[in-house]
Amino acid sequence: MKILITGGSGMVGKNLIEHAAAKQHELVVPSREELDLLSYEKTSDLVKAHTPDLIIHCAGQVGGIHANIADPAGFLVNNLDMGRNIVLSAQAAGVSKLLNLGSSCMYPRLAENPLREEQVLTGELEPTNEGYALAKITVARLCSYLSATKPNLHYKTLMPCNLFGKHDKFDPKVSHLLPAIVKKMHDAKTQGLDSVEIWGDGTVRREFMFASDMADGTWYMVDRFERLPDMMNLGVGHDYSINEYYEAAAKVIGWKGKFTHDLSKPVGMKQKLLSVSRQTELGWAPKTSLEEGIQQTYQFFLDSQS
Ligand SMILES: NC(=O)C1=CN([C@@H]2O[C@H](COP(=O)(O)OP(=O)(O)OC[C@H]3O[C@@H](n4cnc5c(N)ncnc54)[C@H](OP(=O)(O)O)[C@@H]3O)[C@@H](O)[C@H]2O)C=CC1
Ligand SMILES: C[C@H]1O[C@H](OP(=O)(O)OP(=O)(O)OC[C@H]2O[C@@H](n3cnc4c(=O)[nH]c(N)nc43)[C@H](O)[C@@H]2O)[C@@H](O)[C@@H](O)C1=O
Repeated sequence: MKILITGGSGMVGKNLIEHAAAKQHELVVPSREELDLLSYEKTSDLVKAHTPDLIIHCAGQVGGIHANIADPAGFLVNNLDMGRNIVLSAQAAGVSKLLNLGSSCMYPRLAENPLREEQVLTGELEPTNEGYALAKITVARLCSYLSATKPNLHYKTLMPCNLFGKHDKFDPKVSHLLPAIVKKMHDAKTQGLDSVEIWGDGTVRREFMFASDMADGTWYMVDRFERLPDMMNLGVGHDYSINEYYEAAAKVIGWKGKFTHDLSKPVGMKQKLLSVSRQTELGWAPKTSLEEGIQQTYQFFLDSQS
C-alpha cells in the first residue's frame, strides 16, 4: 500500500517507520515544512498530489500533564485543526482508509476502569487535559460520522494508553511521566544526588506502553483494517502506581536514593487503565516488559546526549 504518515518526526511516527513491517509499504512521510497540517489548503494539496491508499495520522501537539495545563487552548485548537484538515482532505481526495490516533485521555475522568470504548462521551473530562481530549474526541467522531455515512470511507481511531520509548521528549516542560523519570534518575545518578522528587503522592496509576510495541500493534491492525472497529483501545492491560514506575526506573538505571513527594504538583486522573478486550479478540498483545522498555529508553537518552 501507499501510506501517508503524518507526524513522522515524532515518537510514534519514528517508531512506525523503524518497524520491520514498514518495509512492506511505500511510505510518504512529509516533514512539517512540507506539510503544515494547520493549513487546510496545503494539507489538501499534498493529500491530492499523493492520493495514498491509507493515511496514518500521528501528528499533534503532544505533551505531559504540565504542558497540557500550560496551554489548553493550543492543545484544543491545534489538535482539532490538524485532525479536521487531514480528515477532510482525505475525504476530498477520495482516500478510502484513514487511521486516526486518539488517546486514553478521551475517557471521562470518573469512568469505571478498565475503560471500554463505549464509555467515551459518557461523562465529564479530566480538567488537566480537557482541551486535548475535546479535540481528540471531536476528530474521532468526525471519522466515525464519515465512515457511517459514506460507504467508500473507512476512517477509524486507535486510542493508545500513555506511551514511552525511543524518540521520546525528555524536557521536563513537555515530558510525560516515564521520560521525565529517566532524565531525573540520570541527573541524580550523574550528579550524586541522594533524593529525587515525585509529583504528587505517587499513588495514582498509569498504563504505559513501549512505543515500538505500539508501532507493532498499529501495523498489525493496518493488516486487519477491515476487522478493526470504529474506535479501539491499544493498551498493555495492566497499570502501576507512579511510585512503582520510579522504583522500577531506579533499579534499571542503577540509582539508590530516597524519594520525596511534592504535593503541590498536579496529578490528573486517578486511574486510566484501558480495556484490551477488542485488541485481544483481534489477536494482538505487546511484548516488551516495563524494565526492558525503560532500559532501551535510557539507552536512547544516553545516545542522544553524545
Ligand atoms: N506520547 C504519548 O504518550 C501518547 C501519544 N498519543 C498520540 O499519538 C500521536 C503521536 O504522538 P507522539 O509521537 O508522542 O508526539 P510527538 O510530539 O513526538 O510528535 C508529534 C508530531 O506531530 C508533528 N506536528 C506537530 N504540529 C504539526 C503541524 N502543524 N503540522 C505538521 N506536523 C506537525 C511534529 O512535527 P515536528 O517534529 O516538526 O514538531 C511531530 O512529528 C498523537 O496523536 C498523540 O496524541 C496518544 C496517547 C499517548
Ligand atoms: C497520554 C496522556 O498523558 C497526559 O496525562 P497524564 O497521564 O496525567 O500525563 P503524565 O504522563 O505527564 O503524568 C502522569 C502522572 O505522573 C505524575 N508524575 C510524577 N512525576 C512526574 C514528572 O516528573 N513529570 C510528569 N510529566 N509527570 C509526573 C503526574 O503527576 C501524573 O499523575 C495527558 O496530558 C495527555 O498528554 C495524554 O494523552
